[in-house]
Amino acid sequence: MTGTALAAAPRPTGTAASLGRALRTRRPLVCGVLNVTPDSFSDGGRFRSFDRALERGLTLAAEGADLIDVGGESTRPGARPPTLAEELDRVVPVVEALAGRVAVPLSVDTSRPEVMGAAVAAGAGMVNDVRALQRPGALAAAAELGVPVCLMHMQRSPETMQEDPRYRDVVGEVRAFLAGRLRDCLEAGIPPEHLLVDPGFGFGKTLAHNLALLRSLDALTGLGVPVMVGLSRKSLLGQLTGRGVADRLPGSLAAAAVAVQRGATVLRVHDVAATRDVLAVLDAVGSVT
Ligand SMILES: Nc1nc2ncc(COP(=O)(O)OP(=O)(O)O)nc2c(=O)[nH]1
Repeated sequence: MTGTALAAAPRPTGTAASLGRALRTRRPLVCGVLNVTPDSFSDGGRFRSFDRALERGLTLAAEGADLIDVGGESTRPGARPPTLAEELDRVVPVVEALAGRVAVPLSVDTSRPEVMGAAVAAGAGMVNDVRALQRPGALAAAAELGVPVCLMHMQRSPETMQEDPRYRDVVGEVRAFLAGRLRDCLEAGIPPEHLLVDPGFGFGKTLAHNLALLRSLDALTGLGVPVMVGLSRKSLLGQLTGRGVADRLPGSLAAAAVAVQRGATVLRVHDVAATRDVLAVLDAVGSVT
């Protein structure tokens, strides 16, 4: 896609329909991470307060995020899940405040149907579920809400997923799981243009599993829906570089470039401006799918 085409590609506005269309422009989209949590692996606690979270959301929008993913549950290995009340209290006020302040669509990173409903009512235009709508009521809620949904693969749960994860064929098994969830969503009435998948880097995977999935991302793009990837500052980059979370920006940008060149459509990142710079270079060279 040329620079002008990139510039002409619709930037998502705050509605689900426009986000659905933007997801199909094939221009890679940058999704900014906004963790309103006390314990996220990458920025735990920095944006826990309403004021700091709102400020962070405005910054992500100003840096050029196409989407902002607001989450109230840390899913790092061993994290304590928040209560429903805690998750609602963290997410809804921030979504409501941001929805009135930024033109960028908001996504809610949750597995709870109650949080999905409250966040969409407050202005979220997408659901991002690391448990792929497997919680009771989640699939029905997502179908009812009529917004785009990202289905992510996770083996087991955040509490146990990194305890010796094993696969016979990680790419084939992740693909089969996501294909099955896509079928379930279509049967529940969610239109195909509202569906995305995500291999879930770091969610019940060893370094070898993560690298196999990144190398074979085309196995997921073959499912016919946009692929979101969350590689930003994750521990696999620490394993490869020896860097701590604060020093993983170079590795995150390299991983983002590889993911886009292998077909990823949405990059879920902590560093929006830097990631957009990478995409600008890839687009100018013409190597963005
Ligand atoms: N679709 C999708 N959603 C995700 N949500 C959370 C995290 C974990 O990263 P982060 O939110 O930065 O950390 P924490 O879960 O500790 O808040 N990763 C993904 C991901 O890879 N894909």
